Amino acid sequence: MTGIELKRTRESYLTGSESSELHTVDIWRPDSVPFGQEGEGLWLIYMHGGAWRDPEVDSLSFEPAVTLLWDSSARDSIAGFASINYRLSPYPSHPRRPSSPADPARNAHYPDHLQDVEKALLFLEDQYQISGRYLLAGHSAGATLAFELHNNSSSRLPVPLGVLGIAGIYDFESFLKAHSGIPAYKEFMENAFPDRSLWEKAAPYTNRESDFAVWEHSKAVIIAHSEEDQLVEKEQASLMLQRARLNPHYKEKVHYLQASGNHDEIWGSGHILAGLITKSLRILGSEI
Ligand SMILES: N[C@@H](CC(=O)c1ccccc1NC=O)C(=O)O
Repeated sequence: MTGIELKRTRESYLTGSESSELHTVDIWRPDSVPFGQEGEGLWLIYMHGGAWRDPEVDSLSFEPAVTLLWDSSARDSIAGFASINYRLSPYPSHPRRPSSPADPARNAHYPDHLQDVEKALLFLEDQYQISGRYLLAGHSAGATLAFELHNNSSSRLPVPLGVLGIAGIYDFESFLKAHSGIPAYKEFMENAFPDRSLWEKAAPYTNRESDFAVWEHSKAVIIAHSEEDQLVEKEQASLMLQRARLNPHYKEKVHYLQASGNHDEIWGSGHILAGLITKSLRILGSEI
C-alpha cells in the first residue's frame, strides 16, 4: 500500500445567483496520481438519504466509507470519490436545525432534488470524465434519486458502470400504505412530492418510460436491503428487483445484496456501506 493521501475538497456545481450551499459536491482524490494514470480508475459516487429533508444527513455521511475503502485493496482501482448534496424539502419542525421559508436551499420539491443531482453529475463529467467509469450508489431517498435519473431530449447524463440502491424507496403508494399509522411518513413524502398526480412518474417502480432511465444503461443494477432496517421495508427492494427484471435483456444484470444493520447504521460507521460497495465492484468485475 502506498502512502498516497486522499484530499477532500468541496466544489459548487452551480454558479450564479441560484447557487446555494447545498449545490455542492464533496470530492476525495489522491493528492498525487502516478504519471500516465490520470484519467484512469473508477469513481465512486454517493447520494445520501434523510427523507429529502434532514439537514443532518448530508454529503459527509459518505466519509467513513470513503476512508475504509481507501484503506482497502479496492484503492488501486479507485480514481476518486464524490458525494452529492442537493436542495432539501422544508423541515420546520427539525429539533436542532429547523428550515426557514426564506431559505432557497431548504424549500425544494420534486423535481428540484433530482435536477440538482443531474447538474452535479454533469459537473463531475465535465471535470473528471466519469462516463462509463463510475458506480452510482444511493441510500434511502438517495437510492430513489439514483433510480429516478432519466435522459430526455435536454439532458445527456454520464452513464454509470453500475447503480447500487441501498434501503431505497421505489414505490411511493405501497410505502405510504406500509406506514399508514405514522404521520411523519405522509408528511415527508408529500413534502418532497406535493403533487400526487406525479407520483407514478416520479417513483422508479411505477415509472415505465422504458429505456430512458440511466440505470437501464448500466452494466449492473444492484439492490441492497437489510432485514434489520426499521424504517424502510424490504418490500421496496423486492418491487424494484421485479421492475428491473421486466426487461428480458436486462434480467441477468440485476443483483440483490443482503445488507446488515438498521437504516442509518448502513452508512454510520462506514463498514456496511464500504462492504456493499466492495461487493458491487466485484460484481462489476473490476480487478480488486
Ligand atoms: N431522519 C429523517 C427520516 C428519514 O431519513 C427516513 C425515515 C423513514 C424512512 C426513510 C427515511 N429516510 C430516507 O431517506 C427525518 O428526520 O425526517
